Amino acid sequence: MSNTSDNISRIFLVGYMGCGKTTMGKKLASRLGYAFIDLDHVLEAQAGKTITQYFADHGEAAFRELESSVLKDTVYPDKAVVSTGGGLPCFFDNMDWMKAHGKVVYIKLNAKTLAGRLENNKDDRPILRHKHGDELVAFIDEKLAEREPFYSRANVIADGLSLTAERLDQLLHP
Ligand SMILES: Nc1ncnc2c1ncn2[C@@H]1O[C@H](COP(=O)(O)OP(=O)(O)O)[C@@H](O)[C@H]1O
Ligand SMILES: O=C(O)C1=C[C@@H](OP(=O)(O)O)[C@@H](O)[C@H](O)C1
Ligand SMILES: [Mg+2]
Repeated sequence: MSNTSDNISRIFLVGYMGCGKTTMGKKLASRLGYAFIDLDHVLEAQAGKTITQYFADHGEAAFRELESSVLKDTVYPDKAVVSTGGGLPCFFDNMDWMKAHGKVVYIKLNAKTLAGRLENNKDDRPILRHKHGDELVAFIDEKLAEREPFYSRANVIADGLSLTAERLDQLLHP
């Protein structure tokens, strides 16, 4: 597999939980006629258990090791949209690896909007499991600040509010 991002149409979507990586990834892949890969789903299939169960059985450190292996060991079609887990860019050399193997798009949203989407949508998001209301907003706000230095290294930064596959396509192919 070539290791330059110039001649490979491989798009990695990054951003905090709830920003729309999985949802928008499917729509963008359909619009572009690309394959769609969700690395969380690949990880769960490989582990034979949900992310929540994996956290409970092995802890977050082991999850991050497996997450990085899944990123680097997955065989990607040249034309693929890849949705990542929200923490993936923030560990090891994962962001460098993605930028060397494709284009990275950061779907950016504020904590309040993310919390609104996640309040009743915490399956497979064990990190958020016991957070609700204002506490959830505050937690996301704090984590976003920690992760912003990683996310903002993306090749493209997309405003996640009213984002469409068409807009993403325009940003990727100006
Ligand atoms: N553009 C959007 N507008 C409103 N809700 C959205 C949008 N994109 C995703 N969602 C909702 O937000 C939640 C998280 O979306 P998801 O694609 O799983 O995000 P991620 O993979 O980034 O965690 C889902 O309930 C989804 O339906
Ligand atoms: O932000 C994170 O640390 C995580 C995000 C999740 O993926 P989504 O961003 O698709 O929810 C999943 O990888 C895991 O629960 C950890
Ligand atoms: Mg997802």
